[in-house]
Amino acid sequence: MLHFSQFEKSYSGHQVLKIANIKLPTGVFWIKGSNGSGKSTLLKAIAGILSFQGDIAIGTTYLKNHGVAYRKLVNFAAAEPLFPEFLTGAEMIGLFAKAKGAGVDQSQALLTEMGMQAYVNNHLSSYSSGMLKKLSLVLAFLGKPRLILLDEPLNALDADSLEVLYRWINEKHAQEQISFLLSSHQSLETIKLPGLKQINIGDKKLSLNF
Ligand SMILES: Nc1ncnc2c1ncn2[C@@H]1O[C@H](COP(=O)(O)OP(=O)(O)OP(=O)(O)O)[C@@H](O)[C@H]1O
Repeated sequence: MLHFSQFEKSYSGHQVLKIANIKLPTGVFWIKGSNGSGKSTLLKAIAGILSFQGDIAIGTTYLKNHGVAYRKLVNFAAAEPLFPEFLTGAEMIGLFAKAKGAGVDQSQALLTEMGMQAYVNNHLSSYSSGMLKKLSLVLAFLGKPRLILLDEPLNALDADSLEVLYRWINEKHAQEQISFLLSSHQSLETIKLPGLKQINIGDKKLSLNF
């Protein structure tokens, strides 16, 4: 599903990650690693929002050669999402839905299930960190991606929203074979994510524990 080919990422000449050649199968993966090990860097590179050396492919679609097609296959939710404060939640969802080819029905279902109806038309300047997190998760599920990247998805989420998130991941994976990479410091509830596979980041490398 995801292929790293001679992948290397450095900041100002300081190498953070080096992945020579790894192919990940379809699945739900938990990326574990200590602070500063490179989890966010890895997810941002896969999302196509960070430069790097080498290449990454989803299936046979390579990021460097087919950037537009590749980015349609991958959705990303940042650990601490930042959005333009003058827009409303509904406007953000509308923008992303258009870019990702999502219908009104899908947008409406996602924001309803995430319990955002009461404030979706308010400006983002008024959103709490949990409300912003919920919006970022709704955006990450829009369209028909093959891969969804969620950086610290549990941060700031209340218990009810967490249940919704676990259900969405399980349903999307089972029904549409969408793969997930989740980075989390907190323990993911493996009982609620059956089949969760672990990937460790350390020493600039990935080790697959499955
Ligand atoms: N923009 C940047 N400029 C320079 N160095 C950076 C930058 N972003 C990250 N780094 C460095 O890259 C390394 C990996 O950082 P990254 O944020 O990917 O780690 P992380 O595993 O997500 O950390 P955490 O668990 O603390 O969120 C760290 O050493 C960090 O200092």
